[in-house]
Formats: sequence, C-alpha cells, structure tokens
Amino acid sequence: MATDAKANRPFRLALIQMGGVTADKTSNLAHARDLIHKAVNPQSGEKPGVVVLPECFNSPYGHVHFPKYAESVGFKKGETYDVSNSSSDSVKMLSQAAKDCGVWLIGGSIPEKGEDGNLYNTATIYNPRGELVAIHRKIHLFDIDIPGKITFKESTTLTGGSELTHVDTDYGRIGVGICYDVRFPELAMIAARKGCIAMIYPGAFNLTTGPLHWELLQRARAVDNQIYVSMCSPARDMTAGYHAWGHSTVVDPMGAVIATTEHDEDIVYADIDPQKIAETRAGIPVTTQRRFDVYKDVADF
Ligand SMILES: NC(=O)CC(=O)C(=O)O
Repeated sequence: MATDAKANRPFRLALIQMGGVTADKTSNLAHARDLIHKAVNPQSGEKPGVVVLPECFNSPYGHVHFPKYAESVGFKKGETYDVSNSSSDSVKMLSQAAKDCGVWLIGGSIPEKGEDGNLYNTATIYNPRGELVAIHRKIHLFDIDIPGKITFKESTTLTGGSELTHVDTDYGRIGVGICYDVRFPELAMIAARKGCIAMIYPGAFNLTTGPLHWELLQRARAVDNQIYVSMCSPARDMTAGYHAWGHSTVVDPMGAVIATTEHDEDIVYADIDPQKIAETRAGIPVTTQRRFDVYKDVADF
C-alpha cells in the first residue's frame, strides 16, 4: 500500500454536470469550454485544482453515434504529446481550457478512433500547462439488457480498453475509470493499493440503474478502499435518446456523500483531504488487514 498523506495535498474538485449536448459537436465543445471557465471562476469560494467533465460530452450517447463523432487522439504513452499537432478538435479545446484555467482537467469522455482503427470511449486528461498526460479507454463496455427497461450495447461499435489509468497530479495520484467500469471493484482496489487518493469516473447512468446503483456503487468503492470516489454525469435531457441520471457525486473515504446535485446542469464542488484517508485507515484498518494469502486464487474462478 502506497498512499502517503504527507506527499498528497488537499484540493477542491469540481464536477461539471453538463447539459445541452446536441448533435452539433462545435456547439457542445463551446459549451463545455464555457463551463470549464465558469467552474474555475465561481462567484465565491476557492478555485478548484481538478475539474471533471461527464462521459460523452461532445456527442449524443449511443453506439450509432460513436463512429460519426470519433476523433483520433494520437496519444502515445510515455511520449510528450504535442497537442498543437492533434487533429482532434476536442483535444485542442480541452488542452487550451486546462492551460487557460491552470487546472488539472479530466476531460469527460469522447468517442476515439484508435491507431488500430477500433473505436473507444476515451477520457483524455490534461495538466495545468495543457499537456495531455494520460488517456483512459473505457475497459468494460456497457452491454446490458433489462427487458422492458433498457437495452444498450456499446460493443456494437466500440472496443474495450485494456489498461488501468493512474495519473500523478500535483495533489496526489488519481485513478480514472469510465461509467460501467465502476461496477468492477478491482479497478478501485488496485488504484487504492497503488497509492491513488481518489477514483474519478465520468459516467452516465440512466433512469433504470441510476436510482438504485449510482450512489451505492460509489459508496461501496469508497468504503471498501478507503479513498475518495466521484462520478460526473451529464445533465438529464428527456428529449435525447439516452436519459442520464445526473446526480454527480463525491463520496469520502468513510463512505459519506460530501457533495451531490439533482439532474439539471450544475457544477458540484467538494474538498478532497488526504488526511481523511489516513484517519479512516487508522480507525478501521481493513486496508492492512486484508488476507491476500487466503483469497489469492480469486481470478481462477
Ligand atoms: N452507461 C454506462 O456505462 C453504465 C450504466 O449506465 C450502468 O452501469 O448502469
């Protein structure tokens, strides 16, 4: 276990629950840019250090839309990525906004055309200089069928990513997943054990799964791993093909909801304090009491 509260620093997190996503990508990007600027210049209160956009903020959400909206991001792990050469309008906007606002930016997710020709649901992550420092390709695709309620099959056009994403920010290490990834506890557990102070998931649950599972899953991931967990949703639009749950939320390491909202466009702020992780782990030391010697075979089943 590697979380060092001394090396980590408190910061304010801002979740942009963006509304008004239309079929017009240019207007979606302009709206997202305006909201990033709004989030870092709140009427009152401190400037956030980390800003998050929701899943699929530049296009409607649905497998039929992904091929039309996909952009080549061109990120190569371990190489300095020159955003000015990017052919992606979304990457260029996000990079400039992160730089102009001087914040770490988890740029929601966009449909990405990978170098292998496959399409991915991808989060791009920027430092305050506007450099693209990491991407996360949604690992677990949202393929569900609840008769009479919702059928969704991202795998019709998307491919799942195959890498975990942990980003070293000025405030500490942050793990990134996308939406359905939250249902797989292994991601958050590995992130916590690799020293992440938070797992952040741009996500878009819906009116069937949202009421029961959205908050429950975040609280479960937080309390299991004694880290902060947060999900950032689009606002709900009942005229869209997909009805997002909203309720962008931040949960602390004890499992308490410390910030949330309803389903309209909003910006949610929360203070992240690494000391709270240390206190939680000192009081309830499950993190060091785990018996991997007993359950080491879990992957064999
Ligand atoms: N949209 C998703 O990826 C996941 C979701 O809505 C759910 O798990 O429920």
